[in-house]
Amino acid sequence: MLFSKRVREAANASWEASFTHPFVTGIADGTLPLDSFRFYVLNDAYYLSCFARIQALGAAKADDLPTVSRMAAHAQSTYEAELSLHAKFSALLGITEEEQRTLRPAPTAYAYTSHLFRAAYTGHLGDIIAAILPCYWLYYEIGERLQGAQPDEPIYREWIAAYGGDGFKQLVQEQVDRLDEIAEKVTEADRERMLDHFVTSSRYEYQFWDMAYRKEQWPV
Ligand SMILES: Cc1ncc(CN)c(N)n1
Repeated sequence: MLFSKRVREAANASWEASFTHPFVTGIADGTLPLDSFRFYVLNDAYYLSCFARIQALGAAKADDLPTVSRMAAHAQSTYEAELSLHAKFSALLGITEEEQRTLRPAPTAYAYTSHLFRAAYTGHLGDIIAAILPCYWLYYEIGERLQGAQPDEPIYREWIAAYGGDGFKQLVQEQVDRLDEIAEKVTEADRERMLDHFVTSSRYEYQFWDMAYRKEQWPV
């Protein structure tokens, strides 16, 4: 069985829970309160600024120059495509640069990015790809599922269009293939650790919707 299939199956419960989370279904039918989406955009801009750094760490840890170049291109694309989308949403939602700059990330945003940094700093490129892949792949599957949804809120329509498109699909497939290639070459202990990173990131993806939906705060 391809390693990508194995990890996808291991994380299936979290993925199914994401598909039906009210944050996701609320984007599709337009019932998601805008203040939850605003909370998401603020914390996701923080998340993506960490994510681009982790992709760049993947470039630094790659064994060959073509992979260095591709991982760096992925970091660039996070900046150009996703963070610029958030810049547009921020303007529409009245999020100021000052508010973004002084944000203290919510507990889940902080924990998820810390998990990614840990995998990246302690592991090899395979650890990094395994940890970041749910971020690509889950959003693509959600984008696909939500194609055809016509929420009244234009921001939600734009969000759906961004993740269901062909450009994003190619990036996802490239990283799935990279994961499978690396998994063939490493030890079973490496594969177990990589599977664990994938499952943990999938759990955090679910929690990230929930964090935004409930506008999660630090308890003290
Ligand atoms: C938390 C999270 N996960 C994934 C994505 C899609 N790259 C995102 N923007 N934010």
